Amino acid sequence: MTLAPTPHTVVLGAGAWGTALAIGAARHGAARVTLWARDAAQAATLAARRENPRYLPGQALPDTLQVTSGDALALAASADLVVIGTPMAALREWLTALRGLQAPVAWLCKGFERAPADDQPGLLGHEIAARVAPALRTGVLSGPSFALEVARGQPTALVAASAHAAVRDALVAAFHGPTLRVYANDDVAGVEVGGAVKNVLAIATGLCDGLDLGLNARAALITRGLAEITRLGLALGARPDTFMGLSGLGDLVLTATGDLSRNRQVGLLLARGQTLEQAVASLGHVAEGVYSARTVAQRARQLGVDMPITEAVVALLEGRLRPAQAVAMLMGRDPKSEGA
Ligand SMILES: NC(=O)c1ccc[n+]([C@@H]2O[C@H](COP(=O)([O-])OP(=O)(O)OC[C@H]3O[C@@H](n4cnc5c(N)ncnc54)[C@H](O)[C@@H]3O)[C@@H](O)[C@H]2O)c1
Ligand SMILES: O=P(O)(O)OC[C@H](O)CO
Repeated sequence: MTLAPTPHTVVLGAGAWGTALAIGAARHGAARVTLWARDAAQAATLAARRENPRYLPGQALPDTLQVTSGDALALAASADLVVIGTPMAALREWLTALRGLQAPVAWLCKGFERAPADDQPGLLGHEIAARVAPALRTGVLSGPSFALEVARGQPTALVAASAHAAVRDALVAAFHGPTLRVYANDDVAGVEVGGAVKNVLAIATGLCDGLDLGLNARAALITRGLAEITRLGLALGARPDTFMGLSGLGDLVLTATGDLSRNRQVGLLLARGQTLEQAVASLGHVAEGVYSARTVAQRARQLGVDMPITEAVVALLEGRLRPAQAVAMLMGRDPKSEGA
């Protein structure tokens, strides 16, 4: 089925991913696309140079892509689809601000919110939306996708997840095209858990590769990591088949093995002896796994879900374990059956 192009798509947030998807939509999806940057000077630079030199240097913005830093809420009110392209930390504030909109609203962030306290869980995007904007028709665009490759027009497949058919359709109509395939899925919890937890596991595989533990070790981490994602997802109401799809296995393989991943880079830098602060500062982009890891472990504990790799990453990030100790901890666990 071919859907008519979305008339006007607004992307809020001009980082790497918001910019890449705005480029993608302007190339072959929505009829009109506006990219909103919160910083007026950044918006002026993008509009004048027709590129985003800080976040996607060298990638040309299509002539039809409009850039602004004007009134975001007025802009969103004029849109047929609003896409929030900020880090997870800003999602709550944007969903709250947009809660009266009629148009579908989707986010690109992959993560859990930071837990406000030990006894208060950090939330996934759809859980935040249910609390702060229950009437809004929302969804999430996820799947294995490095911004640079999407901006270059390299073939990519994404997942548009929502409980609302209208939101799934709007996302497909805005972004699907010759180089971007967008599959629909109504398992929002499954898609969000995959996108959030793979970031934590990519830190683990970055560490593994940085420490030269070998390809066997990396394959073991990816596979047992997928088991962790699946256990947590099922406990949060997801469907098992989602974890074998693009937002599960697909994104885990990409992020855990691809050096364009910022989360994987954090692991590689920690293995080289950098502190977490140094590693995060040297990236210049958000690495959501750093902020989500503790929440993932906390949610898992509350649900009685065993996530030993995630627990090891949290202990490393908090400085409670050295890399060699984390390896010893994971390898020293009691034998168990693979399906348990
Ligand atoms: N970069 C990728 O390849 C990629 C791919 C898929 C998903 N994602 C996800 O998309 C999200 C954004 O990632 P990114 O790579 O674009 O990050 P980034 O670090 O490149 O850019 C983040 C952008 O968000 C803006 N921002 C921060 N707080 C804001 C706020 N309160 N209001 C408006 N704008 C705000 C920043 O100014 C910056 O422009 C993350 O959750 C990430 O996991 C990224
Ligand atoms: O660079 P990362 O680690 O945030 O990963 C980017 C995307 O989520 C990959 O799908």
